[in-house]
Amino acid sequence: MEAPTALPSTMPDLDLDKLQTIRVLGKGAMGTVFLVSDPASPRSLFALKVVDKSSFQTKYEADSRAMWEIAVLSRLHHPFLPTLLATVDTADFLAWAVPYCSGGDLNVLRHRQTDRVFSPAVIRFYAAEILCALHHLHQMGIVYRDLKPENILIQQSGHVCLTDFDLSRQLSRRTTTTQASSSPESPVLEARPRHRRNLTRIMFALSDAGGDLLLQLKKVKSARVSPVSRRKPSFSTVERSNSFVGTEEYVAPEVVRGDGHEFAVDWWAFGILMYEMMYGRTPFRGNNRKETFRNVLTKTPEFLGKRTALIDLIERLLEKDPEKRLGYGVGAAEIRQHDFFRGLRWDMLMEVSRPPFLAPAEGERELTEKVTARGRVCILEYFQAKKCASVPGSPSLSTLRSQSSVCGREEEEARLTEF
Ligand SMILES: Nc1ncnc2c1ncn2[C@@H]1O[C@H](COP(=O)(O)OP(=O)(O)OP(=O)(O)O)[C@@H](O)[C@H]1O
Repeated sequence: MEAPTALPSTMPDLDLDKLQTIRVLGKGAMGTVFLVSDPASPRSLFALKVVDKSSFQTKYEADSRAMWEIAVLSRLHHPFLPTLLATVDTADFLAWAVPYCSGGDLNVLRHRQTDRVFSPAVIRFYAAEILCALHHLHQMGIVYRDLKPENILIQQSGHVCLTDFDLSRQLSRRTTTTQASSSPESPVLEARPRHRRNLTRIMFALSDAGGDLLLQLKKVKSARVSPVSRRKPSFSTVERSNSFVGTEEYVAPEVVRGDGHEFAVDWWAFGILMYEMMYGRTPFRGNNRKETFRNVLTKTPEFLGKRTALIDLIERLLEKDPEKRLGYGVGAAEIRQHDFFRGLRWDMLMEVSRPPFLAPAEGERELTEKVTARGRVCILEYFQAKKCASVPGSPSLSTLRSQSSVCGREEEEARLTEF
């Protein structure tokens, strides 16, 4: 894939100033996602991810990361992956719209279950859909690298939708254990062999490079969602070749070892995800990152209860040697054939009209009426207020409010998240 330098030309433009913001759906390392309605268009409710360019060290950096995600999104055409609806590029912001998933994410859904676990039948349904989505990405040469329940959204229809592609990368060719070369502009993984590092060195490198950045970039809602190296990457060859990518409890052994990032890292994470859905916890979590990584490298996962096809599948996905891991050879096809999925009509997945959980119907009209009654919140004002609140010695919120219509960040957020 070529370096993304411009927005896809066929995408409709949006006017940030005219959109009605209903609430903040989530905040991540890269951007804030709003539920937004566009009074100018008929089917107007959507999720808008907004990247404030000034929150990055350079505008180029913000552009590169956001453009990468937009470029990936613009290529996706699959029922379990998001579709890019529109884009906005201003001097200060880059934003893009995708369909709104009203069912929340798989992490929240699991926490709502008795004992915080899903039944094998429910796991089968979600796992099958996620497998299809990953298969589609891999066929496009894209390794996702950020599979975790928080990134699996539930559509209004109850089907899944993967989100957050900023850690995904294009593999330049089918690689074995090491990675492919990259151009400085495009995040394509490297193929040059790398030295194995011992655990101590890895831990040193991580604590050296990761600490502050992790704190800085931590996701708001979940303590678990601290990406191992979601440093703001410059996409330079050097930086990427040392990067550990993913969320620590989901990171594959070969990534901890510094051996590379093949498609098989997604199959590892897929195994962790199924384990978490089954037991309500991940298998290698330690008291700190160092212990978690040691467990990832050395610990055999524990399986309670009688041996089932589900346990067998998870065990094969959690094979520490990527070349022996299920899915390494032929990809998703190999996983589909596992006993756990026996009898599943893959071609009929989309036709399932009663998925395990359906999101309560949120009427678009009702939502927009509510927001109109409470006064419109402008995205630009939201970010302006956020900036003011973070600058020491900046005018007080009441001064700001009297000078313009900008409100304080807390107040603004409270208004946006109230629904
Ligand atoms: N289409 C959507 N519908 C509903 N909620 C969404 C949608 N897209 C994103 N969100 C919410 O916004 C949150 C942040 O989105 P996303 O993960 O894309 O941002 P990010 O800045 O890339 O985060 P990260 O730190 O994981 O990289 C998600 O976890 C989810 O809760």
